[in-house]
Amino acid sequence: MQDSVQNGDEHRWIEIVKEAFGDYMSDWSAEKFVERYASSPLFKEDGFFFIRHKERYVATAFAWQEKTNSSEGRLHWLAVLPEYHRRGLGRTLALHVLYYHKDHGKQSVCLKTEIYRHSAIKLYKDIGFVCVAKGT
Ligand SMILES: CC(=O)SCCNC(=O)CCNC(=O)[C@H](O)C(C)(C)COP(=O)(O)OP(=O)(O)OC[C@H]1O[C@@H](n2cnc3c(N)ncnc32)[C@H](O)[C@@H]1OP(=O)(O)O
Repeated sequence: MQDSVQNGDEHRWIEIVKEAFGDYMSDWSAEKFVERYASSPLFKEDGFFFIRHKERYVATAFAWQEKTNSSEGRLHWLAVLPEYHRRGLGRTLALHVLYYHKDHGKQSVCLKTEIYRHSAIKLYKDIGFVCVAKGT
């Protein structure tokens, strides 16, 4: 597992999420990722995770927070390449982000997802997340 932003990580990220999320990511690019996240002071390089299999980057997630020094962390953009599903990579990354937040003093961790993401919701409930609201 690699846990720091290095040259080209934005391209590795976009390749994984575009394949994992499909059409949902059609208006995303590596540049948008940098603009929206990686260039923000809220983005923590050591909370940006990939799983690599041999030379291939196959899964990613990162720890986020909505505002500086928030007591609540966020699990953001968990994605695993389809051919690597059901091998425990998603669970491993999700837990890694939870421990990251714990180690950095967060009192709680939230995430947002869409109601139709049944696999993700099952995973999140399995590791202790509770559904608190439904929205758009
Ligand atoms: C905050 C956010 O990022 S929300 C968006 C989450 N990401 C996505 O929806 C992108 C597309 N999907 C994916 O990338 C993957 O399917 C993920 C990330 C949701 C799951 O990744 P995987 O590596 O396949 O999950 P992993 O193998 O760790 O499975 C963990 C548990 O999740 C649940 N799960 C995962 N996939 C499925 C599935 N297809 N059907 C039912 N349950 C599933 C199971 O409870 C599973 O445990 P089990 O294998 O012991 O039954």
